[in-house]
Amino acid sequence: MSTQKPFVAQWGVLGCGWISSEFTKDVSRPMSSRNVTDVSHAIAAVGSRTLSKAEEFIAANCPNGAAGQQTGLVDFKPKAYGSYKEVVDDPNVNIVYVGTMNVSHYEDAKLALEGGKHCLLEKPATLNAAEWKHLASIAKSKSLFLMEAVWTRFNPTMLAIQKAIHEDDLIGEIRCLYSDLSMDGYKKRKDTDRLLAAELAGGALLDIGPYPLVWTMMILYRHPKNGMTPPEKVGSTMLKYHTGVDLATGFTMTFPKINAIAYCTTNLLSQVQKQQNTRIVGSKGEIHVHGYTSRPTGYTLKRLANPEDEGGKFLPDENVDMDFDGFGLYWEADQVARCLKDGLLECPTMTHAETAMTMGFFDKIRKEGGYEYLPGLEKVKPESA
Ligand SMILES: NC(=O)C1=CN([C@@H]2O[C@H](COP(=O)(O)OP(=O)(O)OC[C@H]3O[C@@H](n4cnc5c(N)ncnc54)[C@H](OP(=O)(O)O)[C@@H]3O)[C@@H](O)[C@H]2O)C=CC1
Ligand SMILES: O=C1OC[C@@H](O)[C@H](O)[C@H]1O
Repeated sequence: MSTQKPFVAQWGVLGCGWISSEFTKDVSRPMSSRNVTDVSHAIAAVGSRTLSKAEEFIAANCPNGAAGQQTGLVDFKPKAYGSYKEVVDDPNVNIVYVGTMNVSHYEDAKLALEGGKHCLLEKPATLNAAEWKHLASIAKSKSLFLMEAVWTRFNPTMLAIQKAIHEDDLIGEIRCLYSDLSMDGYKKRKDTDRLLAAELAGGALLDIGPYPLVWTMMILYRHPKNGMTPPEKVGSTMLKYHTGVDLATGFTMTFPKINAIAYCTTNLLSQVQKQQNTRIVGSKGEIHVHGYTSRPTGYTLKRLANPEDEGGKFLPDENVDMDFDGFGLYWEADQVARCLKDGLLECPTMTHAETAMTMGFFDKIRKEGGYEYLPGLEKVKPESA
């Protein structure tokens, strides 16, 4: 066992909403809960537009700091601020977590980078590909780390399924991927809610569309035989809400190099479906993912008895349970800490180029569906404008 002290990521959190609280609670869990010894975490500062909200956030989510503070790896306590700028300026902060609304991701990440801090930016990274590319260029010019927080990429079930398909060939040649993440905002939330409001760049595509897309990217785009060749065709259909955002969007992506297709769906019209929203079909069988598409907790492997038969029968199901405690953002946070420890400016499995590509898909899908942002929301003009 290594006797080297773990590297500590010293986080500054921007925005005291729901996901920031899950992130903070997750990095406050003991590192031993997931057998991690090389890195740890500290919450150095928390910022809200209201100071009392930041103080309450710390009291509720990290009164004793995160894992690295609880074990004495660093000796500062989390500090509350009534502005985001003060978080960025705090000398104990070396990386900023942006957990604010879609519409302010670009500006908040820019604030962090221009203040000389590394940055982990919640999904959807930005409103368009051009905004993202600008952030990436700032990060590059200042030798700072920047990553879009698509946490599902780092989930162990995702990685186990990727290995089962890409390395162990458990379902043979990949054929199709069906992936849905939907929820029930419609008629349950007000039009001013962040999911439905045009002013906040709401809608299913930007909010939960990144999850069907991440399965497509991880399983098809990153399939070794596809060799990271972008999808040849991206097609879509969108149902708009009266506020101007999308209530439902379906998109498909073709990968001719491996003769595979992804069918992705997302909407705000469904009751949340907890089971088997993602299904991957191969020539020798299928994998059905357990849990939310965003938060997979295991899978069922269904092998075909005789893959040569048309309409063949499946052998008995093989279930793999990988359920876990907490929300599950800690694997992503650990990976980011490792990147910082190793001096990397991009995460090899969540690169700037891949975020630029996926933001570009969303630009195209919004254009096809007629989802236009309200004037002034986009801080960098879209490339097609
Ligand atoms: N990775 C994941 O699983 C998840 C990611 N997300 C992403 O995180 C982001 C935030 O979502 P969520 O935490 O659910 O949202 P919340 O509404 O709970 O929190 C968002 C925070 O953004 C800040 N904020 C900044 N500007 C505004 C503004 N103009 N209006 C309202 N709030 C503002 C507020 O912080 P303050 O008042 O403290 O300044 C607010 O608390 C979204 O971009 C979403 O896509 C969301 C949920 C899950
Ligand atoms: O990223 C997310 O995942 C969970 C959803 O409830 C939330 O709206 C979304 O932002």
